Amino acid sequence: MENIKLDTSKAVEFLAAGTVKGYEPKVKAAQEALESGTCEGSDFLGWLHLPTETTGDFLNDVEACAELLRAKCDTVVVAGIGGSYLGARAVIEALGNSLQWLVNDGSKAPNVIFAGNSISEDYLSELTNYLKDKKFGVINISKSGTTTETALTFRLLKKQCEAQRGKDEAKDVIVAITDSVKGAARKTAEKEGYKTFIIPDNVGGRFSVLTPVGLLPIAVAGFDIKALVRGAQDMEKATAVDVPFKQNISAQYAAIRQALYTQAGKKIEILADFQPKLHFMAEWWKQLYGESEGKDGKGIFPAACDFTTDLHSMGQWIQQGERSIFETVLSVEKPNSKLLFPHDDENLDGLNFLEGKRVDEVNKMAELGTRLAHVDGGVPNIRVSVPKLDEYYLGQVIYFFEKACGISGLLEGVNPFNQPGVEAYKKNMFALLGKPGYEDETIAIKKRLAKEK
Ligand SMILES: O=P(O)(O)OC[C@H]1O[C@](O)(CO)[C@@H](O)[C@@H]1O
Repeated sequence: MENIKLDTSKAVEFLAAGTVKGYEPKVKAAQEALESGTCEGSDFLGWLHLPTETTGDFLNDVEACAELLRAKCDTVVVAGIGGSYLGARAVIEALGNSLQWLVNDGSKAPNVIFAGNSISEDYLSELTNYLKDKKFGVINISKSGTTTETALTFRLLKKQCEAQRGKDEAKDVIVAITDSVKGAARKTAEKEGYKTFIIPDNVGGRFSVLTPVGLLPIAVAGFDIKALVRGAQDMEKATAVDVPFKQNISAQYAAIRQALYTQAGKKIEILADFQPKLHFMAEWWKQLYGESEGKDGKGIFPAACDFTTDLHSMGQWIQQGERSIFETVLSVEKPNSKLLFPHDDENLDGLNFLEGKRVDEVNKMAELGTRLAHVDGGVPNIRVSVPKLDEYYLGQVIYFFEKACGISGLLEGVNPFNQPGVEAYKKNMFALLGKPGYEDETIAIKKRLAKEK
């Protein structure tokens, strides 16, 4: 099997000769610190060897649970937010039929719906209404068990599932994925007798897609989690500490993005895809890099665009706006389907010259044309090329980005594995809502708002 590839040739030209090579010793030190657990955030390094530590028995257990949900449900709602949902959604959307909602082919696969990732009354009302005549199950994913968005959604869905299917049947179609001991989600699961899976203590949310957090929903949607893990295992080996810098794509990617940030003033990285199916892969990537690197007043801002769609909205800015950006293109070499550009007798749009060409060939020329135009416009371009969209290569992509993220965060000089800043909005929200235990904060925030009036 070949591996995904990294092409940095159109980015190094924006840096002085030898700059990336100059990162080699720092990258090596970062990799060794990850391996030996001597870096900051070393309590959260469980993801590092997770692929090769994952056993066949464990995957069989996840698959058995998925089979049960597939047999008993026409719809499965995955409740989770941030790292507790983005990885699963990224893989399911990348591999699934884009119009799955509308497909009614009697296939066994239940529709997988994502919820618990907002506090929208309209969304939750629409969801609960939609589920009224569905035989639905729930995968409740929350490491802490107290995340407001997810807990609220789970309360609603648990009640509705029990009301529609009866408590006994509901307990067979509700699964909890949470931490091993603490937290409300585990207590509820134990009390109600739900099947549970553990999110290891040493794996943070944004690094958890290869734990049951991602694996169970992906298996429920009908995809091959063993191939996904195999891809990640191969990438774990391909990016190991003893793989030379020049051949180690995670090390190279980490080095070049830090070089562009610190030495070429490129403060924003746009992850661009040319496949709408990869939209959520980019969302997953945004959390991975944003939460890992955006702290201590530093960090590349991770943005994402779906091309060519966004070339017709953001293309102008990228081509001629402030020159503070670089682009990483996630490019898929071969499509899974075949469709030709059709002939039209009248040819009013003047596009008959494309007749008979694969649609993907046109897309590839759009990609190449965009690359050249953006480089000419002063936007360094990195290309990650993926042979095709399947479980195996997505497993590679996931681990490649995770490993590079760990290295890159350490190069930046931050703890890549915490996210203290996320608490600020929660603290204000709880103070405003008068949560018990937040009495002092409630008084302070009310005084502040009164002054601001
Ligand atoms: O799984 P939990 O505890 O509900 O947390 C969900 C998400 O919230 C965060 O803790 C903070 O936003 C993320 O890191 C995590 O992925």
